[in-house]
Amino acid sequence: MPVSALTENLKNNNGNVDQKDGVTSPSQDIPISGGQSLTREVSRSMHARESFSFGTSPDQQRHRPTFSRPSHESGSPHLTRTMTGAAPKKLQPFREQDVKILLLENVNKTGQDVLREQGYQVEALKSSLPEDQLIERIKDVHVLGIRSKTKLNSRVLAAAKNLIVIGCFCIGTNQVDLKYAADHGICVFNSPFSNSRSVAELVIAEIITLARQLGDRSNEMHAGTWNKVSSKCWEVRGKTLGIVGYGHIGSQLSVMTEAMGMKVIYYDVVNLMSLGTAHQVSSLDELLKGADFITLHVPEIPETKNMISTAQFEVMKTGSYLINASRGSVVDIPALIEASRNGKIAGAALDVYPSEPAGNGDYFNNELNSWCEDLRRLKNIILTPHIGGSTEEAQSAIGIEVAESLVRYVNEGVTVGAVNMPEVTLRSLTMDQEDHARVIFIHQNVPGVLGRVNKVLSDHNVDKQMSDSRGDMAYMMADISNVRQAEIETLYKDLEGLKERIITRILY
Ligand SMILES: NC(=O)C1=CN([C@@H]2O[C@H](COP(=O)(O)OP(=O)(O)OC[C@H]3O[C@@H](n4cnc5c(N)ncnc54)[C@H](O)[C@@H]3O)[C@@H](O)[C@H]2O)C=CC1
Ligand SMILES: O=C(O)CCC(=O)C(=O)O
Repeated sequence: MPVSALTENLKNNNGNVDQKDGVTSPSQDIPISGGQSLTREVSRSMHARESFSFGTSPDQQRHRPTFSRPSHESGSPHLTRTMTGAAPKKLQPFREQDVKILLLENVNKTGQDVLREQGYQVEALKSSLPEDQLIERIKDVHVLGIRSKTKLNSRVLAAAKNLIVIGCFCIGTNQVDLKYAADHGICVFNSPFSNSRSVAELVIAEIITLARQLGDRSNEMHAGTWNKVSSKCWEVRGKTLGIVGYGHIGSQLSVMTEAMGMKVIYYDVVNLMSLGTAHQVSSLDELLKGADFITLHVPEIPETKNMISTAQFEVMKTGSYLINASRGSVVDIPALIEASRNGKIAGAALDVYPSEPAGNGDYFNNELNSWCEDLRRLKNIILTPHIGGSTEEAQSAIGIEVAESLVRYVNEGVTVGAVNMPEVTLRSLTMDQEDHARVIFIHQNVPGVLGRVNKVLSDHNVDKQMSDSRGDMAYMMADISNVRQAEIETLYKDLEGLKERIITRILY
């Protein structure tokens, strides 16, 4: 049962309320005196339990609470102004040069800059890495940045002993074992809509390109052949577009294609408000029967695996077109090859594939997928190398957005925007709060933990505290005051001693 507790304790009101356990424990202020220098540490339990489910509803993302951020040029991505007007204090969990970051798959320079400005050690590679190399490279990194290709399964994540956070510099997070990450206290962020417009614009281009057979005509001209034809070439005006998945991308397309004179029908598992004159249909089959162009914009989840296969091609109108810029697993490609060969579909555009090469210059051949060469030989087939989100605008925005989420998490422990953890935040500590510390305790979601945590904290004033849970794990953040430096080490060790702990972090 999810539990959420937010406690604001003023100095004269020292009760620490633990809503989950119904425990109230006292706390008291302790005078400040000089102490030994602090170590900034993170540790994790390898014994986290595993039984977690993640919602796949896009609404979770679409209506995710947002917050305003100062521009990244300010170099200080704090969430809010402080209530006292005092400047926010920059907390850091490690000595800056100790935070090691590995970025794969050519993460945009904007993101690299945000991270380097923090003084972190950033290594950026242009491509993804094969599993064994990845395991070797991530052993000591604290932060990992990837895009859609790097597969972070439990074997890979188990090797990353220092990892506290992953940034997916893209929309999709299907490449990460989110449950394993959450159970081991590794927070995952993505960018839920910064490349949506770019994908929608690519699909617009593909609709017209397919309708006019532009790919084939262009290839013929490149091969030196003039072939002026109008047979089976169409205007898109008046044709019906069927959108499967009416989320960020699908709904953008709805508006854009209506402006080109197309009729729009869509199918989604969620009941959604139609934009313009679009019409939601009640089944995938109804959409397939009614559409001239079908475009797929669903996430990769078990329910969408091979959602377009032989049976669905049979239902589609003869001479219709299929576009897939979602995930390669959504279309059964051998069935598509057959539907193209037997004339059921008049063309297709694919941007994504079940297996994709690691980097530029790699081959797209039968070693990668057994059917690649058959696919390449089809008529009126547009094949693009997963470029839906590959525009300057999208990559630059994603770089900043995800990098700022990573900085906030590393420096302040804020999980707002995380895809696999409860969203927890506290207002920033301020420069006038000298002897304060922020305690983060990621733990198994079982009864009694908050009572024990607050007992450990009870010699200090808990100024503010928030705890929330998701599945089997929970995240507690507390700002405590009147903390002597020497006491932080003891606090840290005491929290580490609690058997339910997954990760303890103390920021100051
Ligand atoms: N080609 C590329 O470069 C890119 C590909 N993508 C892919 O596109 C997908 C969609 O992106 P967004 O529109 O931003 O996602 P979104 O989360 O905003 O929308 C997805 C929609 O699919 C619906 N849906 C889920 N399961 C369904 C099912 N079984 N049948 C029908 N509808 C279902 C959801 O209810 C939701 O409305 C992403 O998950 C990602 O995999 C995203 C960005 C770039
Ligand atoms: O551009 C990329 O690397 C991946 C785009 C994508 O598929 C996504 O954002 O989910």
